[in-house]
Amino acid sequence: MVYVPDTIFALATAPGKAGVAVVRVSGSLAGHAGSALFGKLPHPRMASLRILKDAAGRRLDQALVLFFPEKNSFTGEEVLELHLHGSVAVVNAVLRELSEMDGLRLAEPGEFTRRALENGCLDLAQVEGLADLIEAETEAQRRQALRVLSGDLGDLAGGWRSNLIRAAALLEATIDFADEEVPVDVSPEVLGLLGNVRSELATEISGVEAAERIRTGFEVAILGAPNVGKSTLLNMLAGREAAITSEYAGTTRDVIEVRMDLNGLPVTLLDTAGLRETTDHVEGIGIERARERAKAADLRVFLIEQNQHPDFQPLPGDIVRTAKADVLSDATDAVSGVSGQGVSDLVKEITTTLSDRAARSGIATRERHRTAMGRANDNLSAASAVLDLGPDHYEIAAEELRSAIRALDSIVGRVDVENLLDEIFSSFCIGK
Ligand SMILES: Nc1nc2c(ncn2[C@@H]2O[C@H](COP(=O)(O)OP(=O)(O)OP(=O)(O)O)[C@@H](O)[C@H]2O)c(=O)[nH]1
Ligand SMILES: [Mg+2]
Repeated sequence: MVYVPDTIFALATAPGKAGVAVVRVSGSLAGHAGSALFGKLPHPRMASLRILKDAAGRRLDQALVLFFPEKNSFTGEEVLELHLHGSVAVVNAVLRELSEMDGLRLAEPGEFTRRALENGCLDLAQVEGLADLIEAETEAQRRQALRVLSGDLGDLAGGWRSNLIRAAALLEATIDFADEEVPVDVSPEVLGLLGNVRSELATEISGVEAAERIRTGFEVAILGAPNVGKSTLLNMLAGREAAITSEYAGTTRDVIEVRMDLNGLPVTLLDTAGLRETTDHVEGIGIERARERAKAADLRVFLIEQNQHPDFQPLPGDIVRTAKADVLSDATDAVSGVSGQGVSDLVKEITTTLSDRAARSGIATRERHRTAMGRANDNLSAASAVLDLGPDHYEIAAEELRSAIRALDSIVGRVDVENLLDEIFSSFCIGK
């Protein structure tokens, strides 16, 4: 017997009041469900206005409905979309009606996307791109996620794959005809193919860190002595009173985080406890935290009192500003969280520094991609090394190439990914 998956349904839009709420139904009974709700199905992919009714013939809503036949939908299955009035009561009534139909059930989180993957409508990297696009809050995140969702990573890996398959075929041909006279030495061509793939892999591997930052956000820590004006500056940058400020030195104890969108880049600003020697136990813990978070941050902004020597060492690329620009006679390289002097210049410097780092990102976006590419790269460097030892070693080189291809295949989910699926889909919500 052929296994037929359940037909699933869920609210695809955010819950709550809205102009429109979309309920999606996917599976072999999607068309049936539509007929039961509003009679004859509309033409495929043509919007049609219908009255939805329950089994007893009572009106549920007036809705725009769309029907997508099998193979021509997001999931690859029959899909029905009901564009309802965005009311909690309407959505609940329609979901209740669907749940009472035989063979239909509420979808699990990410189940629509999972079916799209299983039916070959998306590859695994595209699924990750879709998850990132749904999470995207800034322009840089949107652009990056859309690239992955469009299949750019799959295309890149596909290109490497074809080159490696050609290289493996050349070696296999030499191995098969080992006893005969081999007219050409294939190793220069094979080495050329491997060299190209390896240099592209190296570029992509080095870009993952920047891409990860774009996905999860850059951290920028504000540091300096107590009372120098760190929290006041944070509040000015955030545009709200995120941190308590006062004339008492040692006001801030915990690390305070503010999420911001700086020119399309996701940034978490960290306000920290003022750095100084202290005998106060709690303040000491705060200072320790400040140092740890500052060390791990992508960028540090040091605020210093004029004519004072800071007792910290900025790292290359860190930003140093004199505090309280508004009360200084010479306000060069100074900033004030009270008057706003120098703030736009500071934001510009933070943005430029982080944009330069973001620009190093390639198409691969995750640690998972980096690990797979790293494994492939190791296999290719092993293959290149044994090729130099002559045709007796081509068998080993070919095996390394096959391993490299397997590693690259795992990026798009062609192999070895069953155990990954639950982890990847755990970030999805119901209706996606
Ligand atoms: N004139 C002037 N006063 C400032 C400025 N920034 C902060 N202050 C004042 O300096 C005092 C300390 O400000 P905070 O922002 O709390 O300083 P902080 O660096 O966060 O201090 P801690 O949390 O104790 O480390 C407050 O009285 C602020 O009003 C500034 O740019 N100009
Ligand atoms: Mg403070």
